[in-house]
Amino acid sequence: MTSLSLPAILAAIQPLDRTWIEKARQRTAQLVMPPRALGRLHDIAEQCCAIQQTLSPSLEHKAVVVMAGDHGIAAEGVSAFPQEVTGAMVRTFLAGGAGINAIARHAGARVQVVDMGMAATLDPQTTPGGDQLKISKIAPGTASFARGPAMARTQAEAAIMAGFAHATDLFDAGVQMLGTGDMGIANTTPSAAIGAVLTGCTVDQMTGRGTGVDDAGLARKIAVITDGIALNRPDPTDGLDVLAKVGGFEIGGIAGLVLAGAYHRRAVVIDGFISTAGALIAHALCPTVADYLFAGHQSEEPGHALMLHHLGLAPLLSLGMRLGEGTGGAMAMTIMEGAVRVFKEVMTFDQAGVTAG
Ligand SMILES: Cc1cc2ncn([C@H]3O[C@H](COP(=O)(O)O)[C@@H](O)[C@H]3O)c2cc1C
Ligand SMILES: O=C(O)c1cccnc1
Repeated sequence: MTSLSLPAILAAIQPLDRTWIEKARQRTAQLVMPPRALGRLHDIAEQCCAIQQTLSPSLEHKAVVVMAGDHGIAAEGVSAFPQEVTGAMVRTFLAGGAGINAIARHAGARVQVVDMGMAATLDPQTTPGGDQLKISKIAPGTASFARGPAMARTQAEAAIMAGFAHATDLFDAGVQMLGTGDMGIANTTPSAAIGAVLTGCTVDQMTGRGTGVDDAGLARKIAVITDGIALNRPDPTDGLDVLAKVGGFEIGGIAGLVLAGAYHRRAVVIDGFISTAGALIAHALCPTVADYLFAGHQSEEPGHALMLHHLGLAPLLSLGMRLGEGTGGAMAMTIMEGAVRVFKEVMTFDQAGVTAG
């Protein structure tokens, strides 16, 4: 665990040194191809040069952290699935059989799962695959924000600090690129609440069907979020207040992963709607985190585009995905790694003996 305080972390985060972008652009200009012919792949590689402060960046060592938590708000009938699915899916992640496991294997990323506050309790010692399960259980699920704050402010801070510590351990172990993932039945509801509060968009614009609620379920979800915001009055200038009042433990954990990427100068690839809600909390605490972030994909959840716009991020992929778990971020890691390989491996005009234009 880290001895740093959250204010110390926020104060230490530095924006990218733009001189590295300039140096990297000079190298890109020498690659044996028409100017910037690989489009955004060049931008990605140059941003990675600036993040790692080198013209030889590496994204070979990759990990996805799937943050898991349950939600009191699930009792309001805002999800198409029951709460037990959270724990059952965490077992599936550990067994290697979920969507994220297949995509992470394809991307060459390890998958770590953190119990940030599930209703169920899994013992790492006795659960198959439990060596990849970490326990930072803040509480066995949040309180319902239909009745009061989802959690105490101290719990919100503890969730962020736990995420920061897990990411720090992975970076210390050599991870060069971190993907964020989530599991928690009903978590598109707090994510939409966070999105509405922090982007200023309406709850109607921000709220989608999640796992697939019907029209009545969607109307109920919008009403629950609208009433929950009116009851709790989260302060949009205070990311911790927003997380505490309408957030979730796994969303706080994701915010901690995002802060850790910026603090340790490592690329973080966020996934869909829930991961981006976590990034919004981190961004509210420290807008500079956006320099270190990559948006893995554009989720089908309609509010996701509004969240990404607020963060100033353009998604790498748009594949009609709406799963979460870190799947879109893990798939995008393959693009990121390819971009860096182009930067390092393509010959210059001089080396190839090709006449420059
Ligand atoms: C089997 C299954 C696997 C999942 N993996 C991710 N989610 C995703 O769906 C949930 C959010 O949607 P909502 O707010 O509608 O409950 C989260 O757990 C998210 O990670 C899943 C959901 C299910 C049912
Ligand atoms: O975009 C996501 O991450 C998402 C969308 C719906 C349900 N679960 C996750």
